Amino acid sequence: MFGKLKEKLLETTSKITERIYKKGGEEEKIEEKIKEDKVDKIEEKIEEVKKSEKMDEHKKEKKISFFDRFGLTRAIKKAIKKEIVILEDDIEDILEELEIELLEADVALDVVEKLIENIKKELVGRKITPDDDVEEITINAIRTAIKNILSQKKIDLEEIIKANKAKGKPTVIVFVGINGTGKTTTIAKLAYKLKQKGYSVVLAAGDTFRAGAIEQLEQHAKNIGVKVIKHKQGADSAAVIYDAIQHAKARGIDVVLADTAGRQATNANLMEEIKKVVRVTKPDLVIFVGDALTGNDAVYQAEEFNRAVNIDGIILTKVDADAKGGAALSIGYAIGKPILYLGVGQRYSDLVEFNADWMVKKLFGEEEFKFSTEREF
Ligand SMILES: Nc1nc2c(ncn2[C@@H]2O[C@H](COP(=O)(O)OP(=O)(O)OP(=O)(O)O)[C@@H](O)[C@H]2O)c(=O)[nH]1
Repeated sequence: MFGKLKEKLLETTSKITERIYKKGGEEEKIEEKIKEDKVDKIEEKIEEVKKSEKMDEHKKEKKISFFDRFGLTRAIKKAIKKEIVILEDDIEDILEELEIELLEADVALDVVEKLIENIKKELVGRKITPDDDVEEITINAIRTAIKNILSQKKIDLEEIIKANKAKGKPTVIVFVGINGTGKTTTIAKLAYKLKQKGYSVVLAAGDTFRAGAIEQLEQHAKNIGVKVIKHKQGADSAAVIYDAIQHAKARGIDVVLADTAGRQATNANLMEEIKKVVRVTKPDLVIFVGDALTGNDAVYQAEEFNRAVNIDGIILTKVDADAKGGAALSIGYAIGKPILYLGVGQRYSDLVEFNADWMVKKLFGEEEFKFSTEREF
């Protein structure tokens, strides 16, 4: 996941670290630490020795220093000899390289520029002393820069559902996006997740355009055990979704998940139709479904759909197959809306909640993500 992005960010971290060592004069220091699991035992023994009357002070000191040595780890840590201040010139060439590599990893240009600006803000003018851990400083600077890009105002879907439930209203979510991004599949995955959390769900077969879309949604609904409200192919999409909402109200169903036909953001008529669907159905959320494999195209489409119907949130699909990672880093920042979930495979359970910390941990290799190649649909 995010392979190329991860590789380039970690490369940049080590290049900047090496540059700082070079500027500050590199030396090796022995760093002694008490092993975590030995701290309590040593402290107990030291207390015993301090309390014992029989032993003279000199022997007590020797005994205590023995215990100190007992649990020590010695690590050879690199450090700089003299205090330095990082200047823009020190890292300019490294950041220029990173800029090109991020663009190659499908990161949108304005996101690349913002990220470089963030890294400079974190590092340029930063004083580093011989006691500092240079690598830690560099990694934290880049992590903070990334996290800033990923932090959009979060949507708490369950909070919205519970608030509507309290008012006896269903929560209506309309899914939009271009053809083949995974809207229908993602609706099924979200229905599966919400059902697992104990919510009742009904699907609206609002993709009345593509041949087979209604049947595809019906098959998913059958697999998951939820109902679908449908009309004939070619029927008015807004009418189908409207009927699904009435059905949910009549039966006290918690959530309506509405599919719509995939459409090119450049097709003015189809964009007018989706505007009408949103105007008529007044959904609580309009969710853009983008395909991570399409990189910058997904960002462009999200911008166009956002202009047309004001997207509330994003679900990015096929992240399991995305070797680059640029779309996941760019899409939320590009339209200022949060990514709610990532599609990470072809099982109903392959929909993971997204947040900035989650992605930063993946990018810096602190957590590996296990994909499944199983298929349920
Ligand atoms: N590997 C992988 N495949 C996915 C994921 N999400 C969807 N797909 C696949 O992408 C293909 C298209 O998914 P659909 O849900 O049919 O796409 P759609 O957006 O409904 O297509 P239209 O109805 O034409 O708009 C299917 O083969 C899905 O199995 C994902 O997270 N990972």
